[in-house]
Amino acid sequence: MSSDTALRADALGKRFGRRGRWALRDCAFHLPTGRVCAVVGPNGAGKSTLLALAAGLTGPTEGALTVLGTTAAQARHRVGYVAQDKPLYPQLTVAETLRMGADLNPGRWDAELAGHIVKELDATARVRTLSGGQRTRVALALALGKRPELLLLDEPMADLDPLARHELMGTLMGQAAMHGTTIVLSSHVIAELEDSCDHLLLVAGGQVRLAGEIDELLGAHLRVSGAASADLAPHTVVESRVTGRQLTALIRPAGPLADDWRTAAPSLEELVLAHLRDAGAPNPTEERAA
Ligand SMILES: Nc1ncnc2c1ncn2[C@@H]1O[C@H](COP(=O)(O)OP(=O)(O)OP(=O)(O)O)[C@@H](O)[C@H]1O
Repeated sequence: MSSDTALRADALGKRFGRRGRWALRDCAFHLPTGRVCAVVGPNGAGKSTLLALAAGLTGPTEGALTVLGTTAAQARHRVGYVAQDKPLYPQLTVAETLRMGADLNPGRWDAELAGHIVKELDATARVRTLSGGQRTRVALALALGKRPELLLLDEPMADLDPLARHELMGTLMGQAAMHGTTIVLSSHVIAELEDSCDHLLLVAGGQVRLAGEIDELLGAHLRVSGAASADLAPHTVVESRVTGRQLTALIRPAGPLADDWRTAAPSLEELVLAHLRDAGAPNPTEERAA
C-alpha cells in the first residue's frame, strides 16, 4: 500500500446486528492524501458509518478499509474525528477541554491553532452552557489541535452560521494547504463544497455511486438541451427530462456531440442531484473497471 493513500475501501460492508440492514455494502474507492473530500448523499446513505469506520470506532462486517496505509485502529492517533453529535464533556470549561486535548496529544498539540478556533468563546464557560455552533467550534479545536494527518468531519457546518461556516472552511483549507492534511467532510450543502473540496464521494443506499476528483467528474459530464425527438445515443444518459418539445439531460459524452445540441458544464450540485435522482444510472467507477 503506497503511503500517498489516505483511505482505501475494498469490498467494504457494514451491517449493524446480525440481521440488520447493510449500512454500507460492496464499497470500493480510493482517496489520495492531501485532498479535501466531500462525502455527500441522502439521509441514511451511510456517510456517518463510513466516517466512523475510518475513525476506527467500529469495524467492517466484510471487506477492508485501509487508513493512512494501515488499519483504522492503528492509525487512530494520526486521525482527528468530529462526530455528528460532537460529543464533549459538558462539565468542563472551554479552557479545560483544550488542556485535555494538549494532555492527550503530547508532542503534537497545536495550542495556537486550537486557541484560534475558539477565540471568540469565553474560555471559562462550561461546555454545557454553549450553543450548538459554539460546541462545534470546541470539537473542531480539539480535532484540529491534534494536528491530524487525516481529519474526518461529520456534518461540521450544520450548526454554524454562514460567517462561521465561511471562516471554518478557510481554516480547513489553510490546514490542507500548509500541512497537507487530508480532510474528509460530510455535508448536505453541496453548493458550499464546490469551491473548497477537490474530491467527491457520493454515497447512496450504502453504495458508492461516484468517487473521484471533482474536476475530472465534472469534465466527464455535460448538461445538454435540444429537441425532444433527438437521439442521445451513443452517449451515456445519467438523467433526462422532457418539457414540451425540449429535452434536457445530463450525459457522459462518448465522443463529439451533434451541432444541434446546446451544451453547458454542470455544477457539482447538478451532477450530484442527477446521479441521486436516477438511482439506476450507470456508475462510472464500474464502467472504468469493466
Ligand atoms: N448504531 C446503529 N445501529 C443500527 N443501525 C444503524 C446504526 N448507525 C447507523 N445505522 C443505519 O445505517 C444506515 C446508514 O446510517 P448513517 O448514519 O451512516 O447515514 P448518513 O448518510 O450519515 O445519514 P444522515 O445524512 O441522515 O446523517 C441507516 O439505515 C441507519 O439506520
